[in-house]
Amino acid sequence: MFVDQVKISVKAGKGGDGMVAFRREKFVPNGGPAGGDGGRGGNVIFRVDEGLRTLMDFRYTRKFKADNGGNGAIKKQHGKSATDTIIAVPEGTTVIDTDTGQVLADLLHQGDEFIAARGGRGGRGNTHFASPKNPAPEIAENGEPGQERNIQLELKVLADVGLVGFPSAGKSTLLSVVTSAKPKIAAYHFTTLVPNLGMVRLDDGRDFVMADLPGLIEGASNGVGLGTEFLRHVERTRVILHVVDMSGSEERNPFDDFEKINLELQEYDPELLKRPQIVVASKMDLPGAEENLLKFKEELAQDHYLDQTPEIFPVSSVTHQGLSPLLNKTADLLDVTPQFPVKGIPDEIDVAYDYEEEQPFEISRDEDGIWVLSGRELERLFEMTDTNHEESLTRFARQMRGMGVDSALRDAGAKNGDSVQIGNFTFEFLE
Ligand SMILES: Nc1nc2c(ncn2[C@@H]2O[C@H](COP(=O)(O)OP(=O)(O)OP(=O)(O)O)[C@@H](O)[C@H]2O)c(=O)[nH]1
Ligand SMILES: [Mg+2]
Repeated sequence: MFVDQVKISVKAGKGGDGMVAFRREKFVPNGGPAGGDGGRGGNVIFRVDEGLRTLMDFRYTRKFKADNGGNGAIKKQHGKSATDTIIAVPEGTTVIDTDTGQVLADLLHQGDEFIAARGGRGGRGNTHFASPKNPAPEIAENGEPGQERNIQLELKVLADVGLVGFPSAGKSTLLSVVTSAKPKIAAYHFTTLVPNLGMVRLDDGRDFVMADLPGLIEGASNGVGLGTEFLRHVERTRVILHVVDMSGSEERNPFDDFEKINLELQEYDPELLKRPQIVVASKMDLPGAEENLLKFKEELAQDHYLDQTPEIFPVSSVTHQGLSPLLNKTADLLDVTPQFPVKGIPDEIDVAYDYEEEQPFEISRDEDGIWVLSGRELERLFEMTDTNHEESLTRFARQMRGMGVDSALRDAGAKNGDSVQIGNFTFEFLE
């Protein structure tokens, strides 16, 4: 289960102003007051639409406004009340006031509504202010302003489809080209630390939620790397897309990658191998891919440990080759695969990582002149590193370089041989 979340702002319409006007009739020199009232400003309302599944639609529209009420007019004409702005949200959406953190509403069922911002009341026209003392008042009220609020919407989502595969197999890239999600993509391993979600929409109207999961590695089922944490996510997806990098030279054997990942899935839960699985042969635009794919097919044909032999879909996220057949087949499988019952709300919930808001790392210098690295992403990478193993440390060093730590340290003034600390681990900076 993932939390899909968006921050938006809502602004209701202002009430229309009341009017100052007087009757003007033939032969009546000083007619009484006749200014109409202003109309009510529009509300901004959230309403559940069961056709929606995620909050993806909010990624690009973040400001919602309702219209202002009409002003009052002469001859006691009242201004028009503005129509409300209705914002459709999926079932299960929680509405939170961003500034106070207060939960304002839980919108659970089709048609449930919540007024997120109330429209301003219209101002009264001068007819309301006439009195025996002042039969011709020159005053009217202005309309009240509409309410404004910063809102956070949260939705717990189950992904229908999970992308699994080795680090750097191209999972996030695939997600980014078939959905509007913007996961972080990079040429170093473990770019993805928490799942990203996207909504795939097919031309025939079918849609499904796809999750890009962090790269699996050997030993994951025993907790190595981010291990069991993301296998837990796979458990909740109905169809597994197994992304296998087909690119590269003779030494690489994509089938090995494929088997290792399946082994990890099996060790974690043998049921996982019974789940519908499709092989996504990725990076088909790169050299070596065609030959590797042929070899892969031969080896797969000889292998029988999977319940069914998975279908292979060769794709390239760069040329978009093969993407439509893959997505259509995935939707077909989902059509015939039952939804898993959600057994209670799991205690741990991952919050989708907002890369735009979060710096991957920060550098500071303590009083002893030691450079201190911090930041959630870097710390999580470090958690996966076994500092007693050179190979693991080398990998971490490579990942840090990929993140730009080296150049950032240099820019900050670090010199060859300076001490750098992350967590309680200290190492030497080498240019
Ligand atoms: N030429 C080519 N490169 C690709 C393709 N798909 C992904 N890549 C590259 O492969 C690298 C890794 O891609 P990601 O999508 O970040 O891989 P990932 O599987 O999400 O990796 P982790 O999150 O680390 O597990 C990036 O440099 C991508 O640009 C493809 O179809 N063709
Ligand atoms: Mg990734």
